[in-house]
Amino acid sequence: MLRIPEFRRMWIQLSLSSLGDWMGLLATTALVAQLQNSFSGQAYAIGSLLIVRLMPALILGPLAGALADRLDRRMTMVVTDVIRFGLFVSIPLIGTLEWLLIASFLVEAVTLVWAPAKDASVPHLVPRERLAAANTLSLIMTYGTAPLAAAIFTLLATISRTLGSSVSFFRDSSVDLALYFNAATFLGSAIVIWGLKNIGRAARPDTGPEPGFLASITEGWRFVGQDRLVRGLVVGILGGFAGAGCVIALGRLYVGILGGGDSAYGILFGAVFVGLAGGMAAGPKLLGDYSRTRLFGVCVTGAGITLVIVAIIPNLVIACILVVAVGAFAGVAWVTGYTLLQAEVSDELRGRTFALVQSLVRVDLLLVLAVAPALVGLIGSHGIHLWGDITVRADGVTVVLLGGGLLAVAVGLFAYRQMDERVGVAVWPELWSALRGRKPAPTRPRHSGLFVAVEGAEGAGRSTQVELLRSWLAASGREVVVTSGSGATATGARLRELLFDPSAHLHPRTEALLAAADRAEHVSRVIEPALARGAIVITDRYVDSWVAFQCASRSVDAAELAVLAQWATQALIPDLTVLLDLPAELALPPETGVTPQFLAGEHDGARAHADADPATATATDAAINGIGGKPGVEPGRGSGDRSGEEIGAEVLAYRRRVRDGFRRLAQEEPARYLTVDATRPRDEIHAEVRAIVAGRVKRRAAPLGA
Ligand SMILES: Nc1ncnc2c1ncn2[C@@H]1O[C@H](COP(=O)(O)OP(=O)(O)O)[C@@H](O)[C@H]1O
Ligand SMILES: Cc1cn([C@H]2C[C@H](O)[C@@H](COP(=O)(O)OP(=O)(O)O)O2)c(=O)[nH]c1=O
Repeated sequence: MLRIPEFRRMWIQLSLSSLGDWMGLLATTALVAQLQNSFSGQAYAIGSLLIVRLMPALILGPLAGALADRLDRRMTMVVTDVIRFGLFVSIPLIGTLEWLLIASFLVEAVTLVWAPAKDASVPHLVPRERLAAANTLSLIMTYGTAPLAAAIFTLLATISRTLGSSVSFFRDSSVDLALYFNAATFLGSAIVIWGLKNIGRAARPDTGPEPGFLASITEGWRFVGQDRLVRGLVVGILGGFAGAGCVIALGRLYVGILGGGDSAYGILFGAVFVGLAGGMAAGPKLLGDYSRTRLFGVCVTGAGITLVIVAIIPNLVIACILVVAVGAFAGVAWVTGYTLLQAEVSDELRGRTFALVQSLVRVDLLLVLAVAPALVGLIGSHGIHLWGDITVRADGVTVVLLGGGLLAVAVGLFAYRQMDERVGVAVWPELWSALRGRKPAPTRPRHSGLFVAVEGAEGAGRSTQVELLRSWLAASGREVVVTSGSGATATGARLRELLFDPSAHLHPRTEALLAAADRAEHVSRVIEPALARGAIVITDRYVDSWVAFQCASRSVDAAELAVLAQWATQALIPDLTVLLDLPAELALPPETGVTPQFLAGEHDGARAHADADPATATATDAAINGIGGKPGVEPGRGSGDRSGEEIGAEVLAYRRRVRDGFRRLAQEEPARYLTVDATRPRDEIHAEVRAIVAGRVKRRAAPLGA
């Protein structure tokens, strides 16, 4: 990561700035205390300092983001760094409490403009797929420099105390030295950023004149409100911070209830940070390429669940262990969320989005820090007697922690649902295989189209339903693309010819690869471009048919085929798959229009469209041979002098396997499938399909600006 020179420079600069920031925080706090004599005066002044530092975010946050999106980012960072340098130098020079507060306010306000400019520029310096690693490094340096700053500050204090008695310059100057050091880091930062020529102004697409300043702020807000992914992220981040805020606000009280003292509190806090750092550093690596959008929701939920357990279990040791997990979940969620925001928010909106998130986070934290202890006080401490000696703790701390945990769970689930782009891919198996180092399916770019597949046996009524659905959707004015799961492209058609050529005697693996090639063409040339345009794509058969048919006839492993299919289609999964489920006895090759004789009488008229001539054994044979050229249909081929009945039985068994194959696929992902009884009247089936498709069309957020 650090081999990218531009990023390395930025990273060094960020580390220095963080170090400076922490020292500045320590120094200003110490200075405030020095400037006041009475204890309550000190407490009051420190309180004012914190408020002063939080205020700009509340008032100026959105403004700052819009500003950062309009100005040249490099110049913004350079100028704000120089201003902060000046402000920090002025604090010890002027040396009054009033100026300290004013300067702190100004520093914070300037930082507000600087931070979104910085966050928005990182994606310019680092390739997209390495953003997560970049963020992990940055965040580790941001928080990892805190103990270093504390150590340096202590060292400075010691030096000035020992030297202060002899050399007057050093008297009372640990704070000043820290402030000068801080000022110097900003100057250094300005110089480093000056050298980063690659980051410029936010890219704005050529869509006429720029909106006014206010309009650009509302544009940012609207974006966060409308975009499913960003909305999920923001809600998740706020929930996560609310949970963390609960822990910070109540940690000491919680430890007290469990009979621990200050050192236990220290350990508890340390545990959170160990988890946090571990999660940030190891989480993204450990989970390889697991879907980031999912990871975020899963981790916020996980943190919530663990927090709930911490609230309920009255044991300090277990709590300390669990709190490591809370921290780790939070750490992974934080890196992931941050990276997603950088990667998924378009360049022109990024500054505003980050600024908005930062302001919201601060408001959120402030509220929680104020409300949580108050709530605890209100609730007080009770024990609820259940029966006998069993008492349940119902003190304020437990209740509020429990509430915080539950909130995080709810918010995590919400975020997960909002952001999930992999509807239909089961959560746990994917997570599990990611943990074992398997490469998961790639996350696909988002599109505003809708992808519907219709599957089912021969003659199940797929074409009929596809056509009904097409004409209904077309009436709504949306672009509808109807396509077919095999042989839909020029190359695909040639492949299909080969696949359906009985004289080719394809090996099952060859067959699978040719089928995969056909699907790859289909997805990349037909389906993907249509979805990218926002069209509704309906395909008559998709991967399921391939898997169901090939697995029914040859000894290919369904799981292996699924991996191949996922690779070939780049994991493009339909938003909805309609499975027209027809009993094997009724599945017919419509082109031959044959009712196999051995079935006659058994299923008479259960389905009206068995409109064929009364069949004979030879016709059955012909029918089978009709499909015999199709991939996978072994039974009947080369059957020599076997009787029609034998062949029929084989065909039936084969079709049962096909049907079972379809049904198994549907059972694995019930959320994505609509399985309908294909013997029902076609209009009834259509109505059911239509209702679901209508819901999906509505749920899919309209593209921004549409
Ligand atoms: N729900 C239904 N009930 C009875 N007959 C149907 C139904 N749906 C379609 N059919 C008829 O069954 C035959 C095969 O339907 P088709 O849509 O071509 O199937 P597929 O595309 O699955 O091969 C056609 O003659 C069609 O009119
Ligand atoms: C798509 C596909 C079809 N088939 C079989 C299923 C059908 O019996 C036959 C023809 O399928 P298809 O051409 O899709 O049309 P229909 O079901 O409308 O006749 O080929 C396979 O064996 N493997 C496949 O991958």
